[in-house]
Amino acid sequence: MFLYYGIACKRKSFWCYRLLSTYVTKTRYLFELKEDDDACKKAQQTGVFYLFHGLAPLLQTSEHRYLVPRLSLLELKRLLGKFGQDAQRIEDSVLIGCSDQHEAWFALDLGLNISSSIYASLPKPEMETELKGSFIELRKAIFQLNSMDSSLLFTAQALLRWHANHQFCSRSGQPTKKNMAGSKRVCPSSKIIYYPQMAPVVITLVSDGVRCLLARQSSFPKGLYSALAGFCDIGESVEEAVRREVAEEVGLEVERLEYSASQHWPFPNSSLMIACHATVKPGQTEIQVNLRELEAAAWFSHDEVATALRRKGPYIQQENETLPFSLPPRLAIAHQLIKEWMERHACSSRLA
Ligand SMILES: NC(=O)c1ccc[n+]([C@@H]2O[C@H](COP(=O)([O-])OP(=O)(O)OC[C@H]3O[C@@H](n4cnc5c(N)ncnc54)[C@H](O)[C@@H]3O)[C@@H](O)[C@H]2O)c1
Ligand SMILES: [Mg+2]
Repeated sequence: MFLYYGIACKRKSFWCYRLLSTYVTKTRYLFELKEDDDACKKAQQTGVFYLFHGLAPLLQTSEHRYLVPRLSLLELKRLLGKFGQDAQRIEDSVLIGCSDQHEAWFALDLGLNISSSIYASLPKPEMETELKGSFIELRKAIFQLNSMDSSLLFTAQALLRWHANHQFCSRSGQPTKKNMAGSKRVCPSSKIIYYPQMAPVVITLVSDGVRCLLARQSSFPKGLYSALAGFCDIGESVEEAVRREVAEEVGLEVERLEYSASQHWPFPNSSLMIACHATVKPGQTEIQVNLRELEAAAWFSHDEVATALRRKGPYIQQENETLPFSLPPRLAIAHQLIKEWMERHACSSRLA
């Protein structure tokens, strides 16, 4: 779908209107809202608001799934009024996206106790009754959300958390001020501009050509194995981080490296997960687990992984049965990496 965007561009000696896609007009609109406080405030008039309480999103249950309710500006003003709060509080909301029709989406946390804020946290049980929903921890809700909702809520939570934790300037110690969209904070005293941060993390599925290497940390749910992950060190390239993390965690050297995809991951803080496939040097497959980082690591065959992928839901251990391993949920990029490896393996087996 294409729309005419209201900007003329100069081409050769005459002005012409360029045909811009819905996607381009949408990104330009969001850019404008981030840059222009008045435009953003105007967008709130026709926008919708996702509510949070202490970083937990408001959800409603519908047949084993969660629905994510949204409030109009009028509904939000009414709610605040009911709890004796000023509509000014709406300015604490952050912009998290917009529809193709330019309906702006905002997120607002009414349950944060922030020392620099003049607003008190609103009572959770009373709000839940009023809103006919519950504020549920995102980690617990992810399996019952569709991928679009979870991605939007991940962004909202990450941005709200960043604002809650960056209320003061680290140079002057003065309170910082958020712009209307919440895309930055500025210190009026030092003039430093703070932008939301995320930490780059490499996640690598190591293969020896036939098997893939999976590992677990003691904090993982029982039986769960995942690809190797690690935060990038300052000054490192993605390639260097992958090589170091694999060496550090399992004592192996990788040689072939291939980028697969990336994902924003909000737990425990915002990370940019950069997913890669890598192959170990031929004949060098002996794992030496770094027990300070991992509980266990092992090579898994195509058949073992296929069985784990077929298993639906959390595995419940039967009496006298050894606990089989399970894989990360579909939503996690680790799951996608493993599936991709399986598909490639199946493809190369067919060709052989
Ligand atoms: N989405 C997915 O599929 C998926 C899968 C696996 C791991 N992860 C995420 O990847 C992240 C990193 O994995 P890991 O725990 O194995 O990393 P890791 O192997 O680097 O070990 C974590 C340790 O690194 C140090 N560290 C360095 N920089 C850090 C930073 N910016 N923030 C926090 N700690 C830092 C800390 O000492 C921490 O204990 C985790 O947060 C995890 O949630 C996501
Ligand atoms: Mg790690």
